[in-house]
Amino acid sequence: MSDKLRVAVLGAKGRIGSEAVRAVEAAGDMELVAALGRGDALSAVTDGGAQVAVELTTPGSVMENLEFLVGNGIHAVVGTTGWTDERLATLRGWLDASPGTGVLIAPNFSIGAVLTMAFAQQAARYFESVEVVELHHPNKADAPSGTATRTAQLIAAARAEAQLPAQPDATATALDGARGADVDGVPVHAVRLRGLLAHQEVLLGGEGETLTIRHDSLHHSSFMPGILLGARRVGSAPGLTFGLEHFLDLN
Ligand SMILES: NC(=O)c1ccc[n+]([C@@H]2O[C@H](COP(=O)([O-])OP(=O)(O)OC[C@H]3O[C@@H](n4cnc5c(N)ncnc54)[C@H](O)[C@@H]3O)[C@@H](O)[C@H]2O)c1
Ligand SMILES: O=C(O)C1=N[C@H](C(=O)O)CCC1
Repeated sequence: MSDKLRVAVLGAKGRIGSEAVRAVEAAGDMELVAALGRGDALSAVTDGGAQVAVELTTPGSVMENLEFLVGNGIHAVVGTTGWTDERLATLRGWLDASPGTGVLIAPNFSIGAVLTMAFAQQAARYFESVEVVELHHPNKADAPSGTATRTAQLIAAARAEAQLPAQPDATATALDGARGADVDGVPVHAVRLRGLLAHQEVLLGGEGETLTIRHDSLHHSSFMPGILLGARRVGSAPGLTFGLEHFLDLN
């Protein structure tokens, strides 16, 4: 058997999964041992001797896949969205029963998006107002995006730590949805537009000034370095890691 890292891709025919298949095949230190589409038996992952699985399916499939992977001691790098506190608690339970197994969940694998989240978290304490606008291709199934949800949660935590009051907003009447989704007190607006891939703006406002932090993923290739980094590192990080920033030296 070669000393290359044996990698499986789940969701291999999807938009990001097909790009991940190509990236793993092109990586000199990795061997693609399984590429699963919907309906394919998970046993292909164990039969292929995968050490790491890259999970890029749908919120409806990800839990079943992770139960199998973690139960078989296969590390997982997860980009699929739809994470709730309840789902994370279930996953932690599986990991507790499978010591040594690592799972990385990354709301976004692109370095620019990871930095956007870090910058937004850093800036949040200095501004009275903050809203998040995420813009994606119209084939996206979930809204708001996992990245925007995570960004808003990080902003809310920073505001709470700085003991900022609730945001100013005199809106007295509004059409449903006009003020976006409320994620921990941060309005999040989702745009779906043909021609786009994955984009996000964090708008911050204070007395007499605004700050806009914007990131654009223009191609699925933007996610590949993060996925490959995650695959290389996840085996040395037992338990659950949430966010690619934990595998980067952002200081
Ligand atoms: N974290 C990131 O950086 C990042 C980037 C892009 C997309 N995503 C997320 O990845 C997920 C997939 O996005 P997409 O645009 O590729 O969607 P997509 O619909 O193009 O691809 C999903 C694929 O998974 C397949 N699938 C469903 N259940 C499966 C199963 N049990 N086993 C194997 N394959 C299965 C589907 O048939 C489909 O081909 C979404 O949740 C999306 O938000 C994350
Ligand atoms: O295209 C998608 O779908 C994306 N999903 C992730 C999210 O929901 O944040 C990451 C960006 C692309």
